[in-house]
Amino acid sequence: MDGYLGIILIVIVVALLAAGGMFLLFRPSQRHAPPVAPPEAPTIPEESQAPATGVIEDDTLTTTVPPPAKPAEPVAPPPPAFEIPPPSAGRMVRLRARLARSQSTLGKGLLELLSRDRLDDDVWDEIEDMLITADVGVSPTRTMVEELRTKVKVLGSRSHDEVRGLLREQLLALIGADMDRTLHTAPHGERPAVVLVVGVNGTGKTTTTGKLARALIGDGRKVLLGAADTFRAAAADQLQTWGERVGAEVVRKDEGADPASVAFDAVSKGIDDKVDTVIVDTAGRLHTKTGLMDELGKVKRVIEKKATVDEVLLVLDATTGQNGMRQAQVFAEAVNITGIVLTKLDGTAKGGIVISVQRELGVPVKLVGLGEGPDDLAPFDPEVFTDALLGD
Ligand SMILES: Nc1nc2c(ncn2[C@@H]2O[C@H](COP(=O)(O)OP(=O)(O)OP(=O)(O)O)[C@@H](O)[C@H]2O)c(=O)[nH]1
Repeated sequence: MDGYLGIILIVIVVALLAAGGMFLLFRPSQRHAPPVAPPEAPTIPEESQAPATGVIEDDTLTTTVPPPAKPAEPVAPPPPAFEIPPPSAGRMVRLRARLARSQSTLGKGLLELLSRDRLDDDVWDEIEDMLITADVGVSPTRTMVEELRTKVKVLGSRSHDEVRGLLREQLLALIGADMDRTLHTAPHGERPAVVLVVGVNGTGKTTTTGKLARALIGDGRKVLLGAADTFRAAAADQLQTWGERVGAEVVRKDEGADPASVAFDAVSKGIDDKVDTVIVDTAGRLHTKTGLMDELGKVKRVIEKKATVDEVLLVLDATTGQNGMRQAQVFAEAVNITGIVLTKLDGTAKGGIVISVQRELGVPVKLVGLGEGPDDLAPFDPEVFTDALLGD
């Protein structure tokens, strides 16, 4: 037994001595290692030298701050939740070039004819034809030609500026420079303003509802949209997309639901959510006049249980000419229209429709559509319109 213990002890001692020798032989030499320069502190731009967690900012300390493993990647600011549309003021001035492109043929043609040395009956007939072709309408055209004939006689000489001034004055009188074109969209105390958008499908009704919501939000309003065009599910989808882009909530129901119930729910929610303006997009099926009257009448009556309908905007496609005018009349008989939105003025030279539609319906053009872009809807400005017609 003692012999075994002795052997074990000897083995342990030998093992310890061997391990110690190995350590002395192979330990890393400290003395001869080249000096390691302390890592340079990274240069931090002054404005970003704010104390950060784990960094000691004290001149008296010589603590070496280890360099950051990797310079922080600049973090892009998160994208805004919604688009911020520009305000509606001055839009028509911004869109003037587009208006001039589509409309100035009429103005230039009239200026050329009126500047001729001899103004005989043939020239006056040409002027009349030109105005009728531009959809000014027969009766307004006659009035204008009569006025021009009288004024030209009084003028005697006809310089370019004089003729232009005369034409501008006549056009402005027909367009109605002093008509009230205010768009009533401001809330009444606790209750939102309600705008009903009506018109035949395809005229740009849903697009106009979306563009108007954008413009109002750009002006600082809180807007809610009612997708009462339940005839076509795509119309509600289209409206929802507009709403999502600018942060306007959309009240909608399944395809085929009662438009009046959508309008009612939209206005109720508008009141609960304290929005400023509720815009209701309606279906514009021209089935029968009585059918249309019943549908729009019901939508309006139901809204009026909760709020006042401030505007009934009729959307009219400027490219449809006399056909569009007939449709407009059917709508005017079905519901009390307070303003006209003339869309697609960028796609026709027949801007004279502004004059004829106002005459026929006795309602002012309040907004014009000048393109498919989201901000291509502008409050109608008679002076800008006339100047675009006449060119510079
Ligand atoms: N060039 C031009 N296109 C326009 C204008 N306004 C609307 N549009 C286009 O006209 C087409 C019809 O517009 P919508 O808003 O879908 O017409 P709608 O009357 O609501 O018709 P439904 O959706 O069928 O109810 C779309 O392609 C629009 O982009 C405009 O001012 N200028």
